[in-house]
Amino acid sequence: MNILIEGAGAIGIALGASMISQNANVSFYASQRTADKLTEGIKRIGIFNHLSFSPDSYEVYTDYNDLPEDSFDFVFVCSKTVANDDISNNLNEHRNILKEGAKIIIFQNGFGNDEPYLRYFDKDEVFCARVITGFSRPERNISEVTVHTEPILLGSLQGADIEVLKPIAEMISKSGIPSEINENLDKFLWAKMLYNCALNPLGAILGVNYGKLTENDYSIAIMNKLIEEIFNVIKAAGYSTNWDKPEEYQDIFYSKLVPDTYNHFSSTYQDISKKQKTEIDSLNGMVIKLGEKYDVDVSVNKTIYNIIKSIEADF
Ligand SMILES: NC(=O)c1ccc[n+]([C@@H]2O[C@H](COP(=O)([O-])OP(=O)(O)OC[C@H]3O[C@@H](n4cnc5c(N)ncnc54)[C@H](O)[C@@H]3O)[C@@H](O)[C@H]2O)c1
Ligand SMILES: CC(C)(CO)[C@@H](O)C(=O)[O-]
Repeated sequence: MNILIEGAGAIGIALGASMISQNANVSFYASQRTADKLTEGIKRIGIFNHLSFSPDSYEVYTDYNDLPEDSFDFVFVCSKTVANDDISNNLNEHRNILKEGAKIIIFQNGFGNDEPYLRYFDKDEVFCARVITGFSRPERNISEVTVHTEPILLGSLQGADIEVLKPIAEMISKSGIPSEINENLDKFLWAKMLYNCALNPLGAILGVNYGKLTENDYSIAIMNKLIEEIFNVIKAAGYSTNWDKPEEYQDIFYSKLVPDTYNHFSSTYQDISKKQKTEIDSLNGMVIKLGEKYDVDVSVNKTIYNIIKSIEADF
C-alpha cells in the first residue's frame, strides 16, 4: 500500500511512522526545512510503543512534479486546515500521482474540511478523521504522542461506504494507536467542535489554559453562549450529537472534559503565540457559515471569531 502524507508535522510524522511499521510505503510531502531534517530518520515517541525509522524507510518530496505517477492508494492530509486550498489544488493539478480509486483522508480539527477537496474529487474519494489523541513535535523529525482519550475514528461526512477505510484503521491500531471506522463521524466531529469552539479561541484571547476558563462566571457565560449557538446550528443544519440539549453537554464539559485536560493550552493559543494563522475558519468560522445559511443567531461566535481575526491581521 502506497501512502502520501501531506504535512510532515506532529500528526503527519506519527501517522507516517505508524504506517511504515505496518509495511506500507510512505512518502512525505514536506517543506524544504522539514525535508532536510527527515534525512536523519523519524521517530514516534511518547505514550504507546516507540517507533524509529531510518531515512531509507520512506521517501520525501518537496515538489509535486517529482512525485511518481500512478502511485498512491491513500493521501493522508495532516497539515493545518489553512493549507487545504493549496493541497486540494495541487492534488487536482497532479492527479496523475494517484492510483485509480485513490482515497483522501483528512486528519484535521474542525468541520467541513472535506469541502475544498470535494470541488475536485468524488464523495467516495474524500474521507475525514476525528482525532483526540494529542501530538507534539519536539524536533522536526520526531512526533511525541502526549495524550490519548478515544480511538482515532475514520469515516465519511458524505455518506460514502467506509469499508475501504478498514485496512487503514487496522494498521493504525496495530501500530499501537487505537483506531476504528465509524458510520456516524459527523456526530463525533460535532462533539469535538463543541469542545474546541468553546475553549480554543477564548483561551487564546485571554492567554489561559482550558481549566482557567472554567474558574470565573464571565468566561463561563461566554462559553455557555457559544455552546448554545452551536447546538442551534447543529440542529438547523440537520446534524446531531449524543446530547439532546446544550445543558446536557455543559454538564459533561464542566465535570469531565475540561478537568481531564485542565492544563492544556489550545492549539489556537499556540498558533497565536507563534504568530501564525489559526484554524478559526474551520472551527467557529464554520459555525458562523452554517448559522448564516440556516438563519441561526451566531453573534457570540461571530464576536469571538472577529477578535481572533483581528489578532491574526498582523501576522
Ligand atoms: N497535534 C495535535 O495534537 C492534534 C490533535 C488533533 C487534531 N490535530 C489537527 O491536525 C492537523 C495538523 O496538526 P499538527 O499539530 O500536526 O500541525 P503541525 O503544524 O505540527 O504540522 C503541519 C504540517 O503541515 C505542513 N504544511 C503547511 N502548509 C502545507 C501545505 N500547503 N502543503 C503540505 N504541507 C503543509 C507544515 O509545514 C507542517 O509540517 C490540524 O488540523 C490540527 O488541528 C492536531
Ligand atoms: C486535542 C487538541 C490538542 C487537538 O485537537 C485540542 O484540544 C486543541 O486544539 O488544542
